[in-house]
Amino acid sequence: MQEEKIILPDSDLIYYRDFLVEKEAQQFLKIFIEEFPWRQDKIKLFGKEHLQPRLTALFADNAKPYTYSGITMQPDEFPEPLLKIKHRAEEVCGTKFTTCLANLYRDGQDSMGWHADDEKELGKNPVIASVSLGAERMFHLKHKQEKSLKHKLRLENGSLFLMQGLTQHFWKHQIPKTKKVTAPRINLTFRKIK
Ligand SMILES: O=C(O)CCC(=O)C(=O)O
Ligand SMILES: [Fe+2]
Repeated sequence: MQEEKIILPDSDLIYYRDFLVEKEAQQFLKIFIEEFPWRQDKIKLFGKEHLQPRLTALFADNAKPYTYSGITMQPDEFPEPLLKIKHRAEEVCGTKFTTCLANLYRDGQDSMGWHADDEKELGKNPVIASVSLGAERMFHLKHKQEKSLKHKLRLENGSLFLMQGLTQHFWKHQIPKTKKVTAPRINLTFRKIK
C-alpha cells in the first residue's frame, strides 16, 4: 500500500490514501450509520452544558470503560464488519488495537474541537489509527508550544491516517466545521487501552 509520510517536527504521521477501496468504504459507511449504537453525549464548556457536535459509539475487546473529555463510555463488542477493518489496520500498522471510538459527523456542521489523545489509559506514545469513511473532511494540526507550526490535510474516503510516536505530546488536532460538506462521514479511531 502506498504510504505518504507527513514530515512535521515532534511527530510521526503516515497517511495511507487507499487503505480501503472507495466503493467498499461507502458500503461500510452505510452499514455503520444504520447499525452502530450511536449516542450524543453532553459536554460542559465554560460551565455550560452542550450536546457534542457529533455522534459517537465505542467498541472494545474488553469491558473496560473509557473516559475522554470527562465522558465515560462503556464499550460494546466489535461487530463483524468492524473487526474486518480492525484486522486490516493492525496489519498495516504492525500493532494490535483493543478499542475503536467511532465518530459520526452527520454533515459539515458536526465537528471535533482541538485536543490531543493523551489520556493515561492510552500509554506513553499512543498509536492511533484513524480510518475515514464517506465525506472528505479537513484535519488540522497545531503544535502545542511552537505556535507557528500548523498543518492541514484532507482525510479522504477509505483512507487511514496513523499518528504515533511523540505526536500526542506535542500536537493538537481538530476537525473544523464547514459549510461546504452536506454528506456524512464516519471516523474510526483504533486505539490501544492498557
Ligand atoms: O474525525 C477525525 O478524523 C478525528 C477524530 C479524533 O480526533 C478522535 O476521535 O480523537
Ligand atoms: Fe483525536
